[in-house]
Amino acid sequence: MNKNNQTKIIEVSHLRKNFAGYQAVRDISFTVNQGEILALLGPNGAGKTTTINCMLGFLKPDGGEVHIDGINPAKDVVRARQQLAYIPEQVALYPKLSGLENLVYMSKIAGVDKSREQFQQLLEKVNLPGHAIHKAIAGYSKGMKQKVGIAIALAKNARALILDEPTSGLDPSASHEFSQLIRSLAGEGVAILMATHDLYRAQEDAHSVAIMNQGRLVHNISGDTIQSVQLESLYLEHVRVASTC
Ligand SMILES: Nc1ncnc2c1ncn2[C@@H]1O[C@H](COP(=O)(O)OP(=O)(O)OP(=O)(O)O)[C@@H](O)[C@H]1O
Repeated sequence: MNKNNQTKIIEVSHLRKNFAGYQAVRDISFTVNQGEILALLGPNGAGKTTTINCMLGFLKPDGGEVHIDGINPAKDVVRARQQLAYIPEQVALYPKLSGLENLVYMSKIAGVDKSREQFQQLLEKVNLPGHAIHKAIAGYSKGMKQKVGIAIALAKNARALILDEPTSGLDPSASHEFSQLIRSLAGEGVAILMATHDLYRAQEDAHSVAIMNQGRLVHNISGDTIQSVQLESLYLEHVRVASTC
């Protein structure tokens, strides 16, 4: 999967971020190619969200660089954000608007011009139940809100999709459905980074897995190796070893 000739969409190079002298991210580098899924693992406080916030341009790195499809969000946040879609753990949508109205509104803000029918087709594509399309988001489950989030990414034609804890709180069938959706997005060429504690989903879905601990990237695996390793043992080994250093 991880071929050298694939286009790099997400590039994180020697990234560093400090908070009041505390090194939350310490010189990490990784890439996510077109059509690949990278699972970013690590215990609470490892630095995953800080890394994502640098990718989204919410935080300015203290060292190193991030590029999203060649654009550095620290230098041109507007253009960088045009290339990516972000789905946080709790998808932020307008609770009183329907799924369709949210999709139309969010897409218009992002400058996407489509007909109402095309937006509706996107919600069908992500398998949002037909009865929910015109219902207020307030009555949606987490999985349904995520589907709207993924439809927003699709409408935007995002080159990169960043997900923070996408499967936490999802039941097994919603998690499975989510997995199918992101695999199909990757199949369409989107580069996907998901920060997760879900080792099962990481092992099932990711083309590469990066383990962070205490701001450092302590292990990286890709390709067929992911399926053959005991990911939980590997994770615990690296997190324990790094914690005692
Ligand atoms: N705005 C901030 N100000 C000060 N410290 C921060 C700030 N944001 C994060 N940190 C610290 O940086 C470290 C990394 O936090 P981060 O949220 O990136 O971890 P994480 O891997 O995403 O954890 P989790 O899995 O719990 O979401 C933590 O020690 C955290 O307390």
